[in-house]
Amino acid sequence: MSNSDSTTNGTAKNGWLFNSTKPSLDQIRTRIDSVDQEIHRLLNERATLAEHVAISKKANEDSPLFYRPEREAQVLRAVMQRNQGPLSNETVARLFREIMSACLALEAPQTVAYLGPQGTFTQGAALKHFGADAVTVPIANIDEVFREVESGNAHYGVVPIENSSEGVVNHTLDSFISSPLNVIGEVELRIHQNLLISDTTRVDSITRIYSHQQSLAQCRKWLDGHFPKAERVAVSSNAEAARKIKSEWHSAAIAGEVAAKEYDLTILNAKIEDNPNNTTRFLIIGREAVPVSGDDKTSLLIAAHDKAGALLDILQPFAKHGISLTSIETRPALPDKWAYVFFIDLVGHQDQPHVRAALDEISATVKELRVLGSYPRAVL
Ligand SMILES: O=C(O)C(=O)C[C@]1(C(=O)O)C=C[C@@H](O)C=C1
Repeated sequence: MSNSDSTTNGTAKNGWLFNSTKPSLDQIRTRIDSVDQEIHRLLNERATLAEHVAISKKANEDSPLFYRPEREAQVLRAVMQRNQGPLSNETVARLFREIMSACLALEAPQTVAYLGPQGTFTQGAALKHFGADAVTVPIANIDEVFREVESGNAHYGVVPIENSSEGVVNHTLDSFISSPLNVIGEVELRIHQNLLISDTTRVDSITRIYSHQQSLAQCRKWLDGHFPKAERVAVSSNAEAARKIKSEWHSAAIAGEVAAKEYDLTILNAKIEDNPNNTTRFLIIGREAVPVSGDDKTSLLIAAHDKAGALLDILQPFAKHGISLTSIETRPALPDKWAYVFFIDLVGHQDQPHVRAALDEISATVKELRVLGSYPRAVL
């Protein structure tokens, strides 16, 4: 279907679909049934092809890698590029995301450890990135997520790295200093906060509101306006807040939609965050390196010498080779009292010649340069 076949408000002009300009509901449904049959047949054809991919990987690779982030990014980008509507690019990409998730699960189910408990935004990020057929496992803290992947208990891990209003998650940066794992992907999640109640909550008697301290901060103005007298109680996670209100009739919780579903709660007020662009970026960690996808980012960890102009020596080669940086963070390199490491994200892949040239030049001037990973830029 071309763009001219649908009007801007999404209503299909039906001339090309039906002989009569006013088809009956039954006629339309009959067409839907036959389209569904075709989609169904094609889905299983695709799934069978994925099974063949698995057979081929097992025959040709010593330790076959079933999840291929670069290929998934290419498939999703192609879906969005060729999309003609009326479905939006995001909607078609989301549907194909789930199709690939189901196909990958047929090849080999993938275990994904995430910063739990169940119902956190990190679980939402894991599902957004891997789709509903990944086996997601909640893990109590960020270090443990790293350990689960290092030990091979989980294939991949998902950890938060930065929030647009709260800044970088230092704990995650620090975990990379002592871990051999690679960054193999990134995912961005719009963070919407909601006021949740349980079956037993008496809405007129809410005197206490639980949430993680960051979420309470993100909804401060809304709470001042709507619940100025309620006590705000910070707990270890939004999911913990959701769990707590199941047994307290005078309490509500602030948490995301995943927590509402997970704990069977009702959203009393949706999207109550003060900043509507509130976004959190998460990293996917794994044991393997990812080949070039065509639109990639690279994360670096650099320990500089303690001398004047050290940062300039790092930045100049990037400028010289036309490489854009998307983030620079500094962390103390414990146990050295005044030594620092830089975490740098750039646009490009370490296997591209201009990126490789810049990295080689920088390596010659610093104490240590470690490529944490090159990975496809977030598609969805
Ligand atoms: O192309 C592959 O390597 C596949 O395994 C197939 C497929 C897909 O369904 O398209 C499934 C899982 C991979 O992560 C990437 C793509």
